[in-house]
Amino acid sequence: MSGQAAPLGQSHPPHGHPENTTGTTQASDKASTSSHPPPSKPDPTTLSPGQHNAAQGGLAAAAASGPAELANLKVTLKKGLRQFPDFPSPGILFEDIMPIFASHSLHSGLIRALELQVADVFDTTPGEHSDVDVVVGLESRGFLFGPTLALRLGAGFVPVRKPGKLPGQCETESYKKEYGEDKFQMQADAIKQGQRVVIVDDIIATGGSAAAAGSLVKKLGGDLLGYVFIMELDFLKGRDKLDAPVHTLLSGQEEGLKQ
Ligand SMILES: O=P(O)(O)OC[C@H]1O[C@H](OP(=O)(O)OP(=O)(O)O)[C@H](O)[C@@H]1O
Ligand SMILES: Nc1ncnc2[nH]cnc12
Repeated sequence: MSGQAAPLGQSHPPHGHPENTTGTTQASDKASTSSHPPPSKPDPTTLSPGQHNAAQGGLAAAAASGPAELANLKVTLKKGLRQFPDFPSPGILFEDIMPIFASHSLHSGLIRALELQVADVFDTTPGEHSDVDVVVGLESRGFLFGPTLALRLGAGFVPVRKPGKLPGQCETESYKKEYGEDKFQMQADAIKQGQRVVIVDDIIATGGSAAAAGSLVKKLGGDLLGYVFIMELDFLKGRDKLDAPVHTLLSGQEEGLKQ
């Protein structure tokens, strides 16, 4: 995707900020981005000691916490997101996940939350080899955390890429997304018959990208266990396009931008 990030002063405040309901740019935003909260607001990039230890992974932490730990992490991660109105085109309220990756503690909290979510919904034990054989990540934001999650699960990682990037024989699917059309490809031998696959991406909007990836996985003979997203834009009902279970850490945007 093209385009550049707006300067800090033009960014929309993070989720959880009191000004986040207006959809307008506020002068105070500069002091209230997730990396520079005002003194009165807790820094969402700083996890509590318990969260931080658990975010490093490991069975002891998981046994001590589980659902409560996941719930806490979700609250913290949501505050790390920023919104940009009319990006990349008018009418789109863009959810920016990059502050999560810019912060060591939020990044590690994200991986921990995904690990707990997968363990919960696919009935495995965090920190142990999971029932997932392959994590499939969608270009490009699914590449930011898919490989790390695959390592945590004891699974392989396979990319779904935009056309012309992968060598050898490929399968191709066209799709429509919230702001345009595109094609996805996977290498034809990337998944072995019957391998258990979880598809991951940052956001499900219309569901077009995820549906295309699901079709590719099935064409290759994979057993699609389900999808895991960081965030779901509920009002677009993208999950209705998917024919495998859908799990999301966060949801938002009950409505899009009002034009
Ligand atoms: O549910 P949908 O309407 O299909 O939209 C969701 C997709 O859109 C974004 O990717 P984008 O194609 O913008 O590519 P990028 O990750 O390379 O920025 C996002 O990362 C998802 O992959
Ligand atoms: N509103 C949105 N914000 C961020 N990524 C997206 N991909 C599709 N729609 C999006």
